[in-house]
Amino acid sequence: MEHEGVAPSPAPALSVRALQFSYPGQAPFVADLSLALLPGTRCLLVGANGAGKTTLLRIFAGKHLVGGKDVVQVLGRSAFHDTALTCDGDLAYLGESWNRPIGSAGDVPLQGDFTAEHMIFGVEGIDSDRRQRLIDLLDINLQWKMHKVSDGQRRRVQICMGLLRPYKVLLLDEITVDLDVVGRMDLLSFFIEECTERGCTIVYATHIFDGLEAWATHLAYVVDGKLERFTMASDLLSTGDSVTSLLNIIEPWLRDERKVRESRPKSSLPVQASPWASSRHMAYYR
Ligand SMILES: Nc1ncnc2c1ncn2[C@@H]1O[C@H](COP(=O)(O)OP(=O)(O)OP(=O)(O)O)[C@@H](O)[C@H]1O
Repeated sequence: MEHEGVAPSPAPALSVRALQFSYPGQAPFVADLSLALLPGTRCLLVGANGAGKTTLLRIFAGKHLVGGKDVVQVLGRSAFHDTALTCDGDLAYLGESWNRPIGSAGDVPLQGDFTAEHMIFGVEGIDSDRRQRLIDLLDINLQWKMHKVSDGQRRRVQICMGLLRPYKVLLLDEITVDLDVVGRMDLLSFFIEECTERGCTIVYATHIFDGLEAWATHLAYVVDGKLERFTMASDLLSTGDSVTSLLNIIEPWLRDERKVRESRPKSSLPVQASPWASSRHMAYYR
């Protein structure tokens, strides 16, 4: 029942309910993970190597079938089943691969003998002001030949193409690693603008915490597929009058985690599940 004068809370842009996930033939990796991000959130996803950041981002991007339609929802729609989410550009995922997704035709490699112009202008139905803004922001020379550019230059083109459509939910898997400092900081500022002006929601997995103190609204820390902490960044970063750095906060977590891992008897390390493991945890890929 709605009460007069009380504004209803906005629906989450990303909602995850009791998520379970296993890679085929392996023991359950993610068990009972729940999370809700409201529009405008910029959530940093942090954790040690192998903690599950990429796995979670790929699940949020609808690349794995996990349980029912309500387990992972983006903008109230099933991330896996509602393929229009990605095709229309509402949901964007930018990860490691040097490919340009072109809907049902699959992926086009970003390393062929094409110019940056060919790649960027090959994406149809794009607002020309937004396209030019991104080309300027990412300092892209349209004459770059994709098979002759540096990793950072190729990455700029990849990011540009991934951001051409005005997404509502953006999933970023450590995409700034090859960018120079100016390129990275300008891109991070652009993301803040996208969230404040268009109400976008961003989840960003990274190991580079420099300059992110004022960027993140939330922090999600994963350990072995488990959401160990989920908190507002401001609660972590300001202790009284002083503001501490993200590195100062996260490094001790990771060191403690490593100590716990090292102190475990070897027999308690995760084991391979039998190939007949419960079908409840089985994954389907796209
Ligand atoms: N395709 C796969 N098949 C089986 N296991 C996988 C697969 N991909 C990842 N894993 C395992 O899942 C776990 C989580 O991997 P994931 O790539 O999600 O971690 P991550 O937190 O992104 O790590 P990093 O910080 O190193 O990128 C790891 O133990 C990894 O070995």
